[in-house]
Amino acid sequence: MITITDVHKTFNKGKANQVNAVNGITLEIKDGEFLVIVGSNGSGKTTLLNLIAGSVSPDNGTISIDGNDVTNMPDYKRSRWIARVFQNPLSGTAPDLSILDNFRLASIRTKRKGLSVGVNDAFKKQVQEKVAGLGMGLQDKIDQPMGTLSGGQRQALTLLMSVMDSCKVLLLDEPTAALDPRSADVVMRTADTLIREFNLTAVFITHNLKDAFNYGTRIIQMGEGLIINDLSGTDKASLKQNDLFDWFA
Ligand SMILES: Nc1ncnc2c1ncn2[C@@H]1O[C@H](COP(=O)(O)OP(=O)(O)OP(=O)(O)O)[C@@H](O)[C@H]1O
Repeated sequence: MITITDVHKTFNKGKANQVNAVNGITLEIKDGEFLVIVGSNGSGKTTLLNLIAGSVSPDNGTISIDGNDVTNMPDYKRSRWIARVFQNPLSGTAPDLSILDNFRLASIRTKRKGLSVGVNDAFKKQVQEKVAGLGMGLQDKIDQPMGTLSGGQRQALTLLMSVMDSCKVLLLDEPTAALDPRSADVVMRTADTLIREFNLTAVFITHNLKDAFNYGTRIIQMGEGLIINDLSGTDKASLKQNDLFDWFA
């Protein structure tokens, strides 16, 4: 469970360009919840994600993960719980290394779920099996440099690498924004499957209202650094796509 209590974040405090990006947010994200965040530009979505990840520290308030107070814990220490996928498919993988070597690198970084660290044929076979599960035919290309793959293929592999470690929380910051509709669809379906398979707690920022409607167990809308709508369970399930458009009217 992620517990955020009365968190504030102001940038450029006391200067002419002061911005109150997060304005006193209290939010509990339950284990296994798939939270979608929508909101207009500058409403504080990425700042909230950065506060959870630890790449930004709050001015006030507290943040805890699984009962551990992480408010002042740097991001690299939180990475034992948290994996993150960014908008840019080039983030998160090494372009000159093969798919297999990228998995090796990731497996050294953390202890993998379902994969033993290795340089042998058994490791290669395990990676091929996992990659085959994506249904993109990439299992035959695992010796190919990552940089030769399409953005969608890289994002799907980045997702797979992120969730195979010991993380419990997956942060997705517009992971499909740079992809064509078909690749975006594959990446979102992959994310959804992996979140269920590994029972992850996921936070997904998107401007795509179709994805916000189709995915997740809970949806919040942010406005001016606050949560202005919050629907979960049957309320989220009975939400119509047009209702979501109305949130932005
Ligand atoms: N490091 C920073 N320094 C100064 N201002 C910042 C910083 N990060 C964010 N901001 C400002 O805080 C406000 C919230 O930004 P944030 O990126 O969280 O919004 P967002 O909802 O994710 O927007 P978008 O949908 O455009 O990505 C914006 O006005 C932004 O300019």
